[in-house]
Amino acid sequence: MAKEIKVSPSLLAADFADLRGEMDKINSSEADWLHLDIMDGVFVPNISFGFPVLKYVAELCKKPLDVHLMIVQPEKFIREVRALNAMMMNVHYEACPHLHRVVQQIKEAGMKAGVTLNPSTPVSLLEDIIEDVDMVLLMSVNPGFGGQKFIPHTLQKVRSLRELIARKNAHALIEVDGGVNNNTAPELIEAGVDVLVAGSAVFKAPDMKEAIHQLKIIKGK
Ligand SMILES: O=C(CO)[C@H](O)[C@H](O)COP(=O)(O)O
Repeated sequence: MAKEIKVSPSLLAADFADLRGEMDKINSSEADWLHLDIMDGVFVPNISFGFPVLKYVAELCKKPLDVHLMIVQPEKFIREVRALNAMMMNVHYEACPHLHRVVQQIKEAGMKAGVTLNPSTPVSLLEDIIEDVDMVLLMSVNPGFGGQKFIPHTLQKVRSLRELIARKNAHALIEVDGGVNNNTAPELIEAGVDVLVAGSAVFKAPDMKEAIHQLKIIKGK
């Protein structure tokens, strides 16, 4: 039987003037999680939303929260992310010189720990941390903005990561974020992805619930 692919719509592409309406649609959809991108204007050249807005979203959203911090020193905000009742906290490999410590701190706070790689960061750098993480988030665009074009080299990274996880007998999920849509998803699924993050393809679609349904039923190529 084909494995079930999780879909985590990215709030970055939502209509911020109608967050209640957007969350109503997400809650009644087949979305598995909600992906929240926090940006600081330092680690990435953009600023998204902060904790006061996310507190409101967390109150409205009934799906598990998949939080992605595109910020320097993400360990400073573990408590704030936990206060959102987040399920997963993703930090960037490139932002954490003491990554093992940060992963442990996230778990001790009661959340699952995800490590994110920018497009130019090789999967091989996860050799000594893969057994400790619950998820690896591969960025398939340079982080900071929604609506960008999928970087095809991500497919090779998904395959390499799948091999690393198998070789180490690890349990980490593989999530991909950036330019994910009905055209790019089949090859990602074939390569071994577990979780698809989609912003524009979901929130800008004429029928959001149908767009999520379509991503859920895509099969590998
Ligand atoms: O992390 C992100 C940007 O840094 C977004 O989640 C990602 O780009 C999704 O947007 P889209 O599906 O529109 O490409």
